[in-house]
Amino acid sequence: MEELLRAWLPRQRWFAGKSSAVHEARVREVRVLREDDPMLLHAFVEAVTESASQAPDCYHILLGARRTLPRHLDAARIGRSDEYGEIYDALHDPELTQHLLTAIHDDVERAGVRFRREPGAEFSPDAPGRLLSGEQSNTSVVFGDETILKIFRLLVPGVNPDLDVTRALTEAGSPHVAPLCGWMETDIAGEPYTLGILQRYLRTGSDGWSLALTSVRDLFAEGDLHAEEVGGDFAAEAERLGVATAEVHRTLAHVLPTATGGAEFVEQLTEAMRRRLQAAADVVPALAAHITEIQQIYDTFRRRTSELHLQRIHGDLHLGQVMRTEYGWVFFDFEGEPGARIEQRAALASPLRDVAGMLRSFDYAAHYLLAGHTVPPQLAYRAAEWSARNRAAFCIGYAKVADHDPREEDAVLRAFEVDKAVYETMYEMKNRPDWVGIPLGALERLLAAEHRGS
Ligand SMILES: Nc1ncnc2c1ncn2[C@@H]1O[C@H](COP(=O)(O)OP(=O)(O)O)[C@@H](O)[C@H]1O
Ligand SMILES: O=P(O)(O)O[C@H]1O[C@H](CO)[C@@H](O[C@H]2O[C@H](CO)[C@@H](O)[C@H](O)[C@H]2O)[C@H](O)[C@H]1O
Repeated sequence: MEELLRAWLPRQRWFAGKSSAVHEARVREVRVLREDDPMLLHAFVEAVTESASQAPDCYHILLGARRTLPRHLDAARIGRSDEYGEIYDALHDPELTQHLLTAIHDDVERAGVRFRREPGAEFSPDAPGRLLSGEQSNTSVVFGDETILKIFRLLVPGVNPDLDVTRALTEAGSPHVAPLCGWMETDIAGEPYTLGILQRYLRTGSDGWSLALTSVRDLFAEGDLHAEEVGGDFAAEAERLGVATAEVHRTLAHVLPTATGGAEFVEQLTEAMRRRLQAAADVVPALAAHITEIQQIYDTFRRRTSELHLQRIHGDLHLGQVMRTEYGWVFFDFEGEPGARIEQRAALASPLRDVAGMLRSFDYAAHYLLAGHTVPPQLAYRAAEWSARNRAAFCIGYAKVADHDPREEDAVLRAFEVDKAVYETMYEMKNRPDWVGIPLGALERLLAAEHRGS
């Protein structure tokens, strides 16, 4: 089975090691969640890549096993194992995903995996499941347009903040979260792991990334019009998103702990950003040319910042994490940056980190359609205009709820945006190497803006 998984893992969208070859897939444990044919297995697999200095990443894989594979599961096939027969990705098999939903509904424990239902959550245990396809770091299955189960792939020990924060917002009655319905968890070598979460499915929502791209496309199609003149202008939505972001921050500050980070915190944060830059430069050689300038931005942040308000935040906020429904903007995926340790992701942080993430995302959307092409100056200008307009609208919306406009804290915001773009270069290199030019281009623009003093 290990040989089969070694070949299969790197082909998965959620596999975070695409920039290095997988030497070995070590199955740390397999548990049988269902014994009949089709079998359902829970596997915890370590991927040993060529960078031997790093601890191997651990992945959570739900495997189906059958004596023979029906045609409709061909695309999910992993291969033939001596021990289990035909093995395949169980999340493609409605018969097996149904089993997971029923287990959560019935609040049972199987082979050490605890399936839990959120108190009071009502949903149908036998709604049919369908796999979502998309640019995801995890894998989601939608059940009858009623609930959505996200299976976490890259596992780190600890309670996943997506569960904690979604629960806190659900219990606070926030309109900006899809209510929590249940979760799956286990213990491995004495450490707790969150394996998946079940939430209400927002059937009528559209995700922010697609909406933003539609608006950018619209602008590009109208070469002579300005962003505010085209029908697909996004600024009113960007402003509402700013309002909603500030409301989520306000609720989180109300129901979960807050703190103030002083000089020592600022110093540690600067150090952490420097370390991240170094780690990224090891993976993304093109960063080397910018290291000195980036460090100067971090130094300015350290010198100018005496303290920061700290609280629980989203941790990896971008347009792909928000959805526009008829009732307003809803946020999901509170798990922070995938791959980071749980303590880091659940740590109190400045809400300006989320603001920076969203500002980066407007810039990502503006430049995504142009990536990899020779760009005529007219389109480059339009992209910059769309980005600036929506970034400003977002901050205006945020300021309506918070007692300050995030742009007033320019040294903090600049440093957080640069740090996010550095993270993105590393994320793209590992996950979507063809996209790495997008955050690299953004860094060049951010550094050029710093030179111009804007
Ligand atoms: N509650 C929900 N209702 C409807 N769609 C959802 C819901 N939660 C997530 N999605 C969709 O699934 C996609 C991936 O969700 P996300 O939580 O960001 O997963 P990942 O961690 O894998 O990136 C989102 O972009 C959104 O389109
Ligand atoms: O999987 P997650 O949604 O938790 O986040 C990771 O993947 C994101 C991509 O899906 C990545 O976001 C980057 O690309 C987005 C467009 O696909 C863009 O909107 C974001 O601004 C950009 O950061 C995210 O960084 C990563 O953690």
